[in-house]
Amino acid sequence: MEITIIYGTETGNSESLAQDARAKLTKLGHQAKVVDMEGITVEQLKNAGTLLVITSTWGDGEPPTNAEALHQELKDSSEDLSEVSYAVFALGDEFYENFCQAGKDFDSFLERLKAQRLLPVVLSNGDHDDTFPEWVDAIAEKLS
Ligand SMILES: Cc1cc2nc3c(=O)[nH]c(=O)nc-3n(C[C@H](O)[C@H](O)[C@H](O)COP(=O)(O)O)c2cc1C
Repeated sequence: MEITIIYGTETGNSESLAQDARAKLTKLGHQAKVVDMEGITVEQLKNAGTLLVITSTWGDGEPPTNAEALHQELKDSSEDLSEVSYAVFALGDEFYENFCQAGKDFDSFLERLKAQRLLPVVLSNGDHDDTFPEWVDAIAEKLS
């Protein structure tokens, strides 16, 4: 089944990691696509199958601008997402009080809507050189 990788970004880090994940998962024989969170609706997520969420946190624990609408819609939603399997990779910086809050929010919103969590949310500080490849490997392992 195709993997949908959605990203929330302010300065491009999450988007770049999303592209890396797509390249690696494709190499491993999966079908994967990268989609900007902007313009995605909860209704569309219902058919996502396997959903990977990669998002930074901005402002004071806020989602990035392109993730705001989906963040709000998921928060308010009562859709049943039990057909969706998901994992969240949260980019952030421990300097900030609300470390990785947007990623934590997406993880808990999806859980509340009964989506199946593949892996615990990863809260990644600053440089993601180790945490990100490990996360993609763990997902590939889960999907194999
Ligand atoms: C103005 C500003 C506000 C930020 N606020 C937070 C925050 O509240 N919590 C957090 O964990 N990280 C915060 N960060 C760190 C970003 O999440 C981090 O730099 C991330 O790598 C940005 O990724 P992006 O390019 O995908 O947006 C902030 C960074 C900036 C520049």
